[in-house]
Amino acid sequence: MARIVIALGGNALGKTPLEQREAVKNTAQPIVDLIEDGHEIILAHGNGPQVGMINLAFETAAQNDDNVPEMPFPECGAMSQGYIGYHLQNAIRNELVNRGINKSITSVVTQVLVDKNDNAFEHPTKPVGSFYTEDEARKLIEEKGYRMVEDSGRGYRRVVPSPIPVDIVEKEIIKNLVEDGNIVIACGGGGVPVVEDEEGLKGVPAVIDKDFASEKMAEIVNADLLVILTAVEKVAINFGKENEEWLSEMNVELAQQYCDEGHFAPGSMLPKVKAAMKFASSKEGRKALITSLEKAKEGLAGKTGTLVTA
Ligand SMILES: Nc1ncnc2c1ncn2[C@@H]1O[C@H](COP(=O)(O)OP(=O)(O)O)[C@@H](O)[C@H]1O
Ligand SMILES: NC(=O)OP(=O)(O)O
Repeated sequence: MARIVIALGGNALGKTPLEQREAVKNTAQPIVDLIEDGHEIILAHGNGPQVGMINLAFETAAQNDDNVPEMPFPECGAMSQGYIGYHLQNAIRNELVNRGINKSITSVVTQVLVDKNDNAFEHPTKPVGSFYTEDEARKLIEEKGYRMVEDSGRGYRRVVPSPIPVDIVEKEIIKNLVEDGNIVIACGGGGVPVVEDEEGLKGVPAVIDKDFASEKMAEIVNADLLVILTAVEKVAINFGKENEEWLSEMNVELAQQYCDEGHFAPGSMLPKVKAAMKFASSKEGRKALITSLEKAKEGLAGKTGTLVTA
C-alpha cells in the first residue's frame, strides 16, 4: 500500500462541460482500481483548457451584455476547481459505491501562495484555453492583446504567467483529510495563486502549473509516489523526430542532462519532468512516474511509464 499523489492531465477531462462529465466516468475507473488495491490517493488536476474557456466566455459575454461582468483570472481559476472537482468527486464516488467501497471523497478549493516578485509575472508561459490556427492567433493578439505561442505542434494557445508554488494555504486540512482515510481532490489547476500583502492573501492573475503544485502537495502529505498522468505512456527524447526514443527510467542526473539538451517542451512535458525530478530528490525512497491514465495500474506495477528516481 502506498500514499500516491496523482496529477491528472487535461485529456482526462474532455474539452467541454458535457464532454467532461462523460470523460470523468472513464477517469474514475483506473483511480478506483488503485483505491481498491489499497492505495491512498490524493488527486490534483489541470485546468488550462477550462480556466481559459471560463475567462473567454465572461470576456465575450461582457462585451455583448452590460449585465455580465468581466471575471478576474483568480475567480475563473476557483470556478474551474469547483466544477472539475464536482465532476471528479461525483464520478469517483459513483464508482466507489458501484464497487461497494466505503470511502468518502471531497474537493478542497485550494489557494496556493506564490511570490509576488516571481519573474514569471513578466514572462507568461502557461498555455490556457483552446488551440487556434496561426491566423486565428494573430487576430486574438490584435483584438484582445493576448500573448499566443505554439504549443507542442498542436496549434496556438494563449499564455498567462505561471509562478512557482511556494506553499499550500489549506495544507493542514488536506493532511487531516488524508490521515482520516478520505480521498482528497486538491490543488486543482495548480491552486488559485495568491500573494500576501498588508490586507492578507489576495488572488493574482496567473495559472500555476498543476505538476509543480502536485509535487508540493506530495511533499506536504509525505507521499511515497508522485504519479503524473498525461496523454503519452512514456516520456521521450527526440520527441516527434525519426530517432525518437521512449524512456522507461531515468535518474535525476540523466533527466537534467535531457532537460539541458532541450528534449522536453516548455509548458507541456518540461514541467512534468521537473516536478518528477524535484519529488524524487526531496527524500530518500521517493519516486515519480509519468504515464497515461489508461496505463496507470500497469505503470504502478512497474510494467510501463517513465520512472524518475534520485
Ligand atoms: N519529450 C516528450 N516526451 C513525451 N511527450 C512530449 C515531449 N515533449 C512534449 N510532449 C507533449 O507533451 C504532452 C503532455 O503535455 P500536456 O498536454 O501539456 O499535459 P497535460 O496532460 O498535463 O495537459 C504530450 O501529450 C506530448 O504531446
Ligand atoms: N494548471 C495546469 O497546470 O493546467 P493544465 O495541466 O491543464 O495545463
